[in-house]
Amino acid sequence: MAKQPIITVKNLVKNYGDFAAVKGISFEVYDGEIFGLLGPNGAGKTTTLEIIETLRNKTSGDVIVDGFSVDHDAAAIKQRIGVQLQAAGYYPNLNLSELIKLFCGLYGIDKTPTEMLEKVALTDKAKSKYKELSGGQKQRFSIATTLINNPKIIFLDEPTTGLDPQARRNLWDLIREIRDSGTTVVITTHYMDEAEELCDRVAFVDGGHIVGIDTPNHFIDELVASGFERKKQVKLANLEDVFINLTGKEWREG
Ligand SMILES: Nc1ncnc2c1ncn2[C@@H]1O[C@H](COP(=O)(O)OP(=O)(O)OP(=O)(O)O)[C@@H](O)[C@H]1O
Repeated sequence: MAKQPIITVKNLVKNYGDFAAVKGISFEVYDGEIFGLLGPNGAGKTTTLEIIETLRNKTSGDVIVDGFSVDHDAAAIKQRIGVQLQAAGYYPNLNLSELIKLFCGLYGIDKTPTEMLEKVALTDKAKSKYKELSGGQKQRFSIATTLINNPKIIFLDEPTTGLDPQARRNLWDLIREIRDSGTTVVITTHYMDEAEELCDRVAFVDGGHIVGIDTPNHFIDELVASGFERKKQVKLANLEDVFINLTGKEWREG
């Protein structure tokens, strides 16, 4: 079956004064995939995401999200997407349950905190404040908040930065479950193992340009077919495998 684009970006340009941060990029994100935007610091990933999310104005180009243009239909796009907030977005005196109720009220959506916290294995933390959570729990909570309005697409900007290996792998499982339940996921990450494991397709952004877009497997196969070889024999396990083997795979609550 042909892949249906849910996001189409054409010739997108973003200048900050004299500085060109995004230099005419074009790509599509398909409905139901996990799509990764990869690239070095300052490549233009966050700028691109924020334009798609209607949080930032573009200089030129076209961006269509689920059939709606960022130029004319920003409100319709906002209703259809979920964006992960950074910590500063959460009122410090409210507990998780109260925060979810607040978000439901803002969206005008009738959901229970338990229903949302269950999705991210945080029901036992319903009465805790956000600042009392571990790093992995914070990320899971912020992902739960992106799902409140039943979005067709969620955007996760470096969701696993700073997490331990268990928390990172558990978050990958959660992100896959979200994809499998029909939500398209757009993610940025600096971890190439994460992109390889998690993303259905990735785009490499460098200096405001897209320099490659494909499935991780196809990228790797092409590189190998071109004659590339790693210098050292790859070991059958790595230190992360040792870490997981010694400390287990379960959610950590510490
Ligand atoms: N508000 C702004 N005003 C001026 N320049 C900006 C602004 N926001 C971003 N930039 C510049 O635009 C370029 C792209 O930034 P952007 O945050 O999109 O990169 P990124 O790929 O997300 O990087 P990172 O991986 O570090 O998050 C950078 O050189 C940055 O300094």
